[in-house]
Amino acid sequence: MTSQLFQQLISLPRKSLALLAAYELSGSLLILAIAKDFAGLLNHFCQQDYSHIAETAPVLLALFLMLCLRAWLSYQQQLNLKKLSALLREKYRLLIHQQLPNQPASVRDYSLLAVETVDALDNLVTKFFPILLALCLRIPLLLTAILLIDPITAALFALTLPIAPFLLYLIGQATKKASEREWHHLEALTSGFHELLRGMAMLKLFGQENRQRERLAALSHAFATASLAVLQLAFVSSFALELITTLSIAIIAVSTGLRLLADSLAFSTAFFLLLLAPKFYDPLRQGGLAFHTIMDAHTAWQKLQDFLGDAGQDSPTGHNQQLQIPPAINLDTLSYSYPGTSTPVIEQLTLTIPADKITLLTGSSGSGKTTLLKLLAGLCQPDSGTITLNNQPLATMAESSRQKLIAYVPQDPYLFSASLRNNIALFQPVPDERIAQALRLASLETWYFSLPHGLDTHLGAGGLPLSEGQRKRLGLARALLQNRPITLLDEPTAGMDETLEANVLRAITAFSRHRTIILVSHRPAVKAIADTIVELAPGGEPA
Ligand SMILES: Nc1ncnc2c1ncn2[C@@H]1O[C@H](COP(=O)(O)OP(=O)(O)OP(=O)(O)O)[C@@H](O)[C@H]1O
Repeated sequence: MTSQLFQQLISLPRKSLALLAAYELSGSLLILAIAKDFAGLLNHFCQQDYSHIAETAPVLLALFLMLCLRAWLSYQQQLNLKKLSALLREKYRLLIHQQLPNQPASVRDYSLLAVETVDALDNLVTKFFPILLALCLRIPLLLTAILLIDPITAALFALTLPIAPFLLYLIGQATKKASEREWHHLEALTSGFHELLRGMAMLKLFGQENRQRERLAALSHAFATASLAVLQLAFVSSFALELITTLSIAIIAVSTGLRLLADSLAFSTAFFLLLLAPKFYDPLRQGGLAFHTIMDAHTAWQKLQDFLGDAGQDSPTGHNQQLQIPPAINLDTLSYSYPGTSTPVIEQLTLTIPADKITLLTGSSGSGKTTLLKLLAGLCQPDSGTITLNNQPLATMAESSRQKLIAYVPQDPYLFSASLRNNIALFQPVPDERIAQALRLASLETWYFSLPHGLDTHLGAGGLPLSEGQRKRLGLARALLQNRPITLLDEPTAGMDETLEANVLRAITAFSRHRTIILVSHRPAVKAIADTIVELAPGGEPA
């Protein structure tokens, strides 16, 4: 486990951590008290001293109460661990959420990370943490008590103790790779299943669904094989740990037995030591049992660290007070490649987009127009070069300032499973008249009037389906309502007939007054409204 992971665990709320440590310490003291009480009781019976049997009643009662208290402490500890686990997972989900616009990962990658990977962290808190506490608190406490009672047995405990962690370390080296392989196959399986679901209608149409089924079966088999390899290692690790701890307990038992026979150890002391032995090795045994789940959780944690990268760093907090509105946009030797690819989509692009004008980005398919819009919207970060609004670098601008400045409408605007009102206003409280006006400007008025539930009409999953052109105009209505000084529109009129396109372009032209508008399109009608035309060549350079 890396020191970073320990730091993460220690950074959990101090009060809960202190409570957990207190539960563990009290539990360990109770183990000592119960063992002492029980050894004394048995000593009493073994010496066949039945004359004062009534005297044992309070001892039995104390034993019963201590057992109850230990059960309660253990319950409280579990409860606290569950709360801490929920907190840690919530924190990671929040970090993933914050990273959403900055990482060009697919929805599928995000869902796997946000669900399975984050949930795997549960084992770090609920399984690894109590073992860690027991190793740090219980074992030293029991060892000190044993040392005070019988130094020879304490030496035996101390000598046998390092064997198990060393063994775990060796097994851990093998388990780490197997666990990583398992995660890799799980990712491939999730991705294959996602693809199958998305393309099922198309595959059925061409009668190819069986081929995909075979592919999925192969992925599933690979995942099962990888899981089996992890389970085999898990079996080996728990078997090895059981063996080591059982042998260690046997050594302690034989040693105390022999010394008991030689009369060099009192019966009650020997019995007390024997009662403590399984409790002493218990954290190691638990470590062996939970080893593969902990390694699995560790791999998940590393995956999250890789994904989040420097998400923990402070985000830019600059502001745009001196910014002239609407600003001109300057791109200086801008380069960008998608992660995992070597060819830059945008390479050394230097360009000025004038303020208060409509600029059209055009160029062959794949020349990087959409990518450039995403860079301007701050959805991707350039590999090198700068984007400045007047003279203020976009990269140093606080996210809230950037949000107030820029609106972006992608080629296929996303529909939320929500009312038409919330889909346009993006869940902000906006008067219905303004929403209706945005719908009118985006040429959706006739459609909107035909809806029996008006702005309350449910859209998105399970709601009213929209055509591609309607979705585009809905995206435009959103941008008109958001009313930002810089508005980026990707193919706003694709697939529309001439009349509809003319209406939409009229609305965009009216909206462009005192705004910097950047459009991506191949359509001649869009070219006609543009003040500046920039043609991108493959590699993102102006042609
Ligand atoms: N998420 C991604 N990961 C890797 N490569 C990508 C990704 N998105 C786009 N690309 C690649 O980047 C290049 C530019 O894509 P982009 O969508 O920016 O082009 P475009 O000019 O907008 O194309 P079109 O006119 O067809 O929409 C393409 O070669 C594409 O394959």
